[in-house]
Amino acid sequence: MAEIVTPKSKGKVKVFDTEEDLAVSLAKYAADLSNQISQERGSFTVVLSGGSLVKSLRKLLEQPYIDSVDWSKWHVFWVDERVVPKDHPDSNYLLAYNEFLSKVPIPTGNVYAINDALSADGAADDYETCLKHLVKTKTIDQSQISGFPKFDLMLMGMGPDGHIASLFPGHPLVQENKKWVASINDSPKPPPERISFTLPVINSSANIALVVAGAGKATAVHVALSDVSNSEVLPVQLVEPEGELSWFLDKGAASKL
Ligand SMILES: O=C1O[C@H](COP(=O)(O)O)[C@@H](O)[C@H](O)[C@H]1O
Repeated sequence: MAEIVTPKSKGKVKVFDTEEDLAVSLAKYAADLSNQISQERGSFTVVLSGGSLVKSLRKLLEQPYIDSVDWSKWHVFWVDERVVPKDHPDSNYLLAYNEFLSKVPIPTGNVYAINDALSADGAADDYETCLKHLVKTKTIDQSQISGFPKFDLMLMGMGPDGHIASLFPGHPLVQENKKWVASINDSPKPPPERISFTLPVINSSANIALVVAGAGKATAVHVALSDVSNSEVLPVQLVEPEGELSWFLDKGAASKL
């Protein structure tokens, strides 16, 4: 593993020889935060993306973590979700359930999937209402700086175009700065109807891990982590959390650094 030195705002960058090594380190990182924060706060709020990130969590399902992590403290959310039924192959919930959630003893009441009976607008409003309730009851922390919810850990992937969550390059949703959760009906990546946490919510996080593997994402990684000026700012370049940003890259993703 190599660490790349970047300006502080760009976060800590770890580069692994293989995605397997990346997954091992990611599990330790998440388990350490879980132990520390669960003890401090009595709960641990974790936000997942969809896509390739979910597979990279597989080492948490093995020893020592499967037994050492206090899964009862986990509260799980989605940084974005496709507006499809929960049993649809495009559902980020279904992916996480099949690959991860069905294999760990997180109480079902602590898993906050979107209401799949609603339209995209309705589902975004409903999810935001749910978050507001959980901030009120102090399950989710609140940023003293921004007033937005402050999640303990966001585990996020990035698309080859530099999108994060369902915030796509050049899309007006990237500019949304009032809503906590917003809908999108014209996602350039299918399916078109989705909901997404907004950038201020993402950036209020205590910890963000950006998990990126594969040479197909090397250009966006290069743009995000170097000082090249590009005409269009990629959503991933706007990730600057209140807390810590950590990049987990494999060699392919880091090949243009
Ligand atoms: O559509 C989405 O894509 C991104 C990136 O996915 P990946 O498979 O290229 O890692 C994902 O982070 C997001 O949650 C998802 O809805």
